[in-house]
Amino acid sequence: MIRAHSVETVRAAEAAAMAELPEGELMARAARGLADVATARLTDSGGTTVVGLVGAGDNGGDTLYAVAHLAEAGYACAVVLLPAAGRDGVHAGGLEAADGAGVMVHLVAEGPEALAQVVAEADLVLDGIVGIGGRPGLRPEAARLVDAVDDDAWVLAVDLASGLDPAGESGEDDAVWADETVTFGTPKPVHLLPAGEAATGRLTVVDIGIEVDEVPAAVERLEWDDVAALWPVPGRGDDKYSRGVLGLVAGSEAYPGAAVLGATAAAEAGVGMLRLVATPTPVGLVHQAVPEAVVGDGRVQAWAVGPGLDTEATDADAVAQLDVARAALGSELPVVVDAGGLALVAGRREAPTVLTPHAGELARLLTRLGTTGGQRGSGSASSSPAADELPAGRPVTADDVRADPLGHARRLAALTGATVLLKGATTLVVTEGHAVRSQADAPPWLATAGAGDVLTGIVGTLLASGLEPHDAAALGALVHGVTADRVSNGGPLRALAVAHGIRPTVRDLLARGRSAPA
Ligand SMILES: NC(=O)C1=CN([C@@H]2O[C@H](COP(=O)(O)OP(=O)(O)OC[C@H]3O[C@@H](n4cnc5c(N)ncnc54)[C@H](O)[C@@H]3O)[C@@H](O)[C@H]2O)[C@@H](O)CC1
Ligand SMILES: [K+]
Repeated sequence: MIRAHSVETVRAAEAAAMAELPEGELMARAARGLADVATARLTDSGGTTVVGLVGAGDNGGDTLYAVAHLAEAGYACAVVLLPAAGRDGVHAGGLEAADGAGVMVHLVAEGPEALAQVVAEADLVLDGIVGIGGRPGLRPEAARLVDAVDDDAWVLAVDLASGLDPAGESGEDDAVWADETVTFGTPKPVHLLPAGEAATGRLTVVDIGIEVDEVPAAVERLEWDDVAALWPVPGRGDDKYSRGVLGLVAGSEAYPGAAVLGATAAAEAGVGMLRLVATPTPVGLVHQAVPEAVVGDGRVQAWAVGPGLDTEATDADAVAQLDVARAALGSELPVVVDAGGLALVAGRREAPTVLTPHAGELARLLTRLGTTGGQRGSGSASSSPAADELPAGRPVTADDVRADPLGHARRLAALTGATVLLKGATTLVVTEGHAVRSQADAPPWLATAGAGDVLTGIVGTLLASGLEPHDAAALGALVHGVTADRVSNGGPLRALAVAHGIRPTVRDLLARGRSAPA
């Protein structure tokens, strides 16, 4: 599992380590690690020139020392000191090291055009403008330099891409877009959350000897090697009932195919037994596609409610199906609720619950449950309201959610007591009292009709086997994403193919776990 720690945790761990170490040792380790990564990238690309963008804080200090190492190794190195105070405005020891190594030192006073030329010549740019002490956004002089970076240069962010919110809570348009981020000791939330992940690029963690293993993480991400420990594997004493019976309330005359996708996914994920509650057309289709499924209400260990459910339908079959859906939501059994089922969510449920909205569904649900949006922003991510600013009495929009996905997911989790799995390029799993889980396993090709029905089948299977909602949601998102990646193999995919890919994916992930060292 990848674990990211809050800025406060990192600062405390750094302070504890510093108390035991000679002065400057942590920064020396950070700079050495940074220079090693930079050297490896320059070796790969054949690059020879390095420019460091240096801000006022210790992030700039790391950068100055690292550039000094690179100059000593023979690379042509320059730094641009961004503070208005020039040489007096940056880390003194770092500047001394850079001077001693023969690094060219430029000041903002030289003017934007001359500096843009310096930056444009770099094969590798070290972004040391701000780190965990930074406020979101870039100042104009920094933004101009960042714009001047050559498209082919490798942009290496020091600790985090400058301009991002270190906590990853608020999105920011004006930030460095890094090819790679070298962070120290432990990842920070911004590296794993939607607000910062894209601008972070590849994430490399350098060990500087700070201890955070015992401290709760702020954000977690399940990795392939975590699957074996979590996935329900039957034992010799198990039967189909003890492994978990899933009740799937899905499909309608309007959307019959969703039931096939959900049922196929559950069968492929290895559900002990599947009961389908649907109207005649989806029942007929599921009989063909998933002969293992049993039709009709009955005893189950968990429910999956909603794929292709038509809550507007009024014929007798649909009304009977909706009655079962409502009874499932009113029961004390675990439920995963998706798509049409979300319209039936009335508020808090005490039993284990996973809600799986996308941005639009989350917005509608929050609006219906009484949450309102803030002032409409000007359209840019950074000007949209945060989830806890709720004055204006207008509906929450999908754009509000996209501007602050974590805040809105947290709000729904607080209102319902449920685990909220918010779908997106990065899927968030939010449960009160737990570290946020963030999964980014899927290729963009998975943004296709029916993909959500497949996810519901997987998560339902995991709930029926007894997994906690937080684990079921994150593990389901991981397996869904990894399966999609394999099925896509760089090209288009269809949801049914993803459903059919679950079995070999789970088998291979379990085999990985068996061969991984304990
Ligand atoms: N504390 C430690 O033990 C270690 C810290 N390290 C480095 O130190 C960094 C944190 O250093 P600092 O606390 O000095 O903070 P930063 O270097 O992140 O930045 C703070 C400085 O930048 C200014 N600033 C804030 N937002 C700005 C913005 N948007 N535009 C321009 N200037 C802005 C502030 O006024 C302040 O002077 C880490 O990210 C890491 O790179 C490493 O050396 C490892 C050890
Ligand atoms: K930085």
